[in-house]
Amino acid sequence: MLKIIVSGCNGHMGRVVAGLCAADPQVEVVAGFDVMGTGDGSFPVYASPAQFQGKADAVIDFSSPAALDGLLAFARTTKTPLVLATTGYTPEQVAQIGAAALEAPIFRSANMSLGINVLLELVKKAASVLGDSYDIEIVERHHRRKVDAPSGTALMIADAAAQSCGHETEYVFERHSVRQPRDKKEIGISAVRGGTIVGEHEIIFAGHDEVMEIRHTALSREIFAQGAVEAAKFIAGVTAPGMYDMSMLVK
Ligand SMILES: NC(=O)c1ccc[n+]([C@@H]2O[C@H](COP(=O)([O-])OP(=O)(O)OC[C@H]3O[C@@H](n4cnc5c(N)ncnc54)[C@H](O)[C@@H]3O)[C@@H](O)[C@H]2O)c1
Ligand SMILES: O=C(O)C1=N[C@H](C(=O)O)CCC1
Repeated sequence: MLKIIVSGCNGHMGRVVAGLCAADPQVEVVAGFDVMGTGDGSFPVYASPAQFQGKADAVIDFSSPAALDGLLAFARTTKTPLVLATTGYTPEQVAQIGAAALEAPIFRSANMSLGINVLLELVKKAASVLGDSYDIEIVERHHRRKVDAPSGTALMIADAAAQSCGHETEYVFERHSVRQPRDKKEIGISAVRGGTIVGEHEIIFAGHDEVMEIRHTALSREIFAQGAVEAAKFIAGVTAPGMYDMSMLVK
């Protein structure tokens, strides 16, 4: 039985992850980390990782960038593998994650769904063929509670397009203050927030007299939670420190 800690256990994603684990005979949630609330009593909840004295095979984190320091310290001292699904990290935090991965296994993805990780490969292919003459724009839509913008997934998609389009790129997040035609090197990224939208990502390749779109729609949070549990099963079996991601699970 795999012993899992759910970080952000009282949030929207944390509760879905805990529910999936409860229904999975291979997995047991031994603790939760959360700064708010105590949970439903099915496992103990700690306000910070430093308070947890037990052992676990992996931590699944859907919380906030504010939780990162405590999680990285926990991974470094206990060598417990982390699955980081939280988005909105600063570039400095991303560097800290890389440094911690020299001492413990860390799995990180801004989107744990199977579909988005297949979509990334489609975007790379499309950008390599069309990227020279077609304009690339990304539109993402999420629920009104989401605090980071653009989504981590939109940035991941932009990175995939940038690495494959064969020319220098510049990400453009707003056009309001710009009064000039679009430059070839731009990748536009637009964020929409409203209601209870779970998550939508649309990549537009706009060329002369032709538009191609690739779209992914998340219809529930279970697709992310399921991917995170699969990632935890994978990383729990890894002893070597390093960075791991969904490309290792999507073959
Ligand atoms: N990678 C993916 O596939 C994926 C999918 C969905 C959401 N997310 C990301 O997961 C994160 C959480 O999303 P959500 O919708 O569940 O948010 P949420 O606000 O519903 O839940 C976050 C939880 O984390 C807790 N928390 C906040 N700061 C904390 C800290 N310092 N230490 C411990 N717990 C803390 C909150 O109390 C809350 O219970 C966001 O960054 C979101 O973008 C990633
Ligand atoms: O609900 C969220 O918040 C989501 N965040 C991730 C992101 O920022 O890309 C993945 C989709 C859902």
